[in-house]
Amino acid sequence: MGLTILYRLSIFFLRMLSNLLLMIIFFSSYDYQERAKIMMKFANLIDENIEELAALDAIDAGKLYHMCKALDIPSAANTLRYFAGAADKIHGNVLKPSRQFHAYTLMEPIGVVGHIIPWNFPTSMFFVKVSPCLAAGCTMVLKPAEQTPLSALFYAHLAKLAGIPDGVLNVVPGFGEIAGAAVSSHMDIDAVSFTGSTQTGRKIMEAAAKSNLKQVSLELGGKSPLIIFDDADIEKATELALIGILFNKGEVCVASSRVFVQEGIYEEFEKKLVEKAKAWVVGDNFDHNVQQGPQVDKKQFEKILSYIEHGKREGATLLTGGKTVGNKGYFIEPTIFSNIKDDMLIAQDEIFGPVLALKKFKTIEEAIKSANNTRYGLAAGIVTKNLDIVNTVSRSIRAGSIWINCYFAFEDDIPFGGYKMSGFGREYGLEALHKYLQVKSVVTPIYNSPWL
Ligand SMILES: NC(=O)C1=CN([C@@H]2O[C@H](COP(=O)(O)OP(=O)(O)OC[C@H]3O[C@@H](n4cnc5c(N)ncnc54)[C@H](OP(=O)(O)O)[C@@H]3O)[C@@H](O)[C@H]2O)C=CC1
Ligand SMILES: CCCCCC/C=C/C(=O)O
Repeated sequence: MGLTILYRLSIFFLRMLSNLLLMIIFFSSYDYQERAKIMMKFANLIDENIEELAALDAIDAGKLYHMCKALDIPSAANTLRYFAGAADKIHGNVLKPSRQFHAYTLMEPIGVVGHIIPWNFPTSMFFVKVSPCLAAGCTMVLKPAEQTPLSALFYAHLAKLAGIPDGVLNVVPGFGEIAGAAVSSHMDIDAVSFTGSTQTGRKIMEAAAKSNLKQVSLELGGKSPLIIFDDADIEKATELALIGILFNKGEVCVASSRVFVQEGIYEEFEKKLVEKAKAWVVGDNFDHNVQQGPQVDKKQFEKILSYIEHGKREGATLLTGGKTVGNKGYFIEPTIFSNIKDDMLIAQDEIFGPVLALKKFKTIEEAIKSANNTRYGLAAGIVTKNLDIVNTVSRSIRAGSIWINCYFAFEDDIPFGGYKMSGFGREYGLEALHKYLQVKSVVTPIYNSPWL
């Protein structure tokens, strides 16, 4: 049975890919402004369907409906608009003149792209991949996560209404080990862009290496530190720390899952943080007063609970939370552990849930050392008014984003991606566009130059 499905899928992919190769020529030869116009129309169609789209992501992923409506969906439409603006600004360079040659570069679409995305931000992940890829003139196959295929299918429908030619943007739901693996190992896919776990990222890189050496970009896990210094405004710092870990029920690759607080304000900070965590409202994700919905599925729910048990066994102090909420659905209390040691499992592994590891520190050197004591390097936050501390810490932490006196500061024009085992390649900004382009050098000999 499994083999039959695999066989049918591969035939389906083969047929689709030969069409896709033709489509690249078609879509990339579209007038740039025409391509941008279609992308703008696509963005407007998203705005017209915000409520339905927000409901689909809320149902599929347990995300807060009002947050999807206010943030995820409209900001994805804006990501499309940002890259639509870039579509007619793609150009190569004239190279420095030499006596023998005139040369210039062309920026060409990389070809057929495979996008494999996770379930925690079904809409943001869709458009963070698709928008620069469309602007670059590529064709693509996108595989949504098995938990969250609904909004992706709706977006494929809107893409058609917007005028994106058939075959340019293909959404293929399916299991990772079948549909995802088919994308990463396919000989006719030129690049794969992945967001998800480090473990799956490794498999994708292996499949790319074993097939056609397709270009790979990976946005993987994290264990991001938030470092709060003695001069911080404690009220604001506790709010930042709480949002940093509880936003989207902690199912965020950049969640501030390790919080380091300097000893002068530690006691007061801890007290305030625990009070706020206890007041945090967990429940029905369609209720406007609720701040945290259910975890995405049983597997993720059980994974988080098992890390909480680990934390207790490892000797960390459970300050608050640690239990499920109600006896129906996958709800977990905001959970804070203190007395953390850097090598504890709950300080090293990505839990992807509402579980925070809190640690006191004395000196800036100690904070930097602890913050860097991780195999990940996606993001970090610093809270202080001292510019010297900001400059030292932001240059000392090995992570792709450093947020000073803020957190989750995502913008369409700010590149985002990992150091170390958090992956490589950048989303957002013009860096993202360049993932989907390749450089061709064109060289002409100069025979009759007066300068020779
Ligand atoms: N960086 C991030 O934003 C994310 C990190 N994670 C981390 O990963 C953990 C596990 O979550 P999980 O959903 O299993 O994450 P995965 O990395 O397995 O899933 C992400 C995507 O990869 C697909 N996939 C799975 N196996 C393969 C494969 N062999 N080849 C190609 N694609 C594949 C999945 O398909 P499908 O699910 O449809 O089978 C999904 O579309 C989480 O607890 C969290 O720690 C998870 C999601 C996002
Ligand atoms: C509404 C914008 C949110 C962007 C979230 C980026 C998160 C990435 C991840 O968790 O993989």
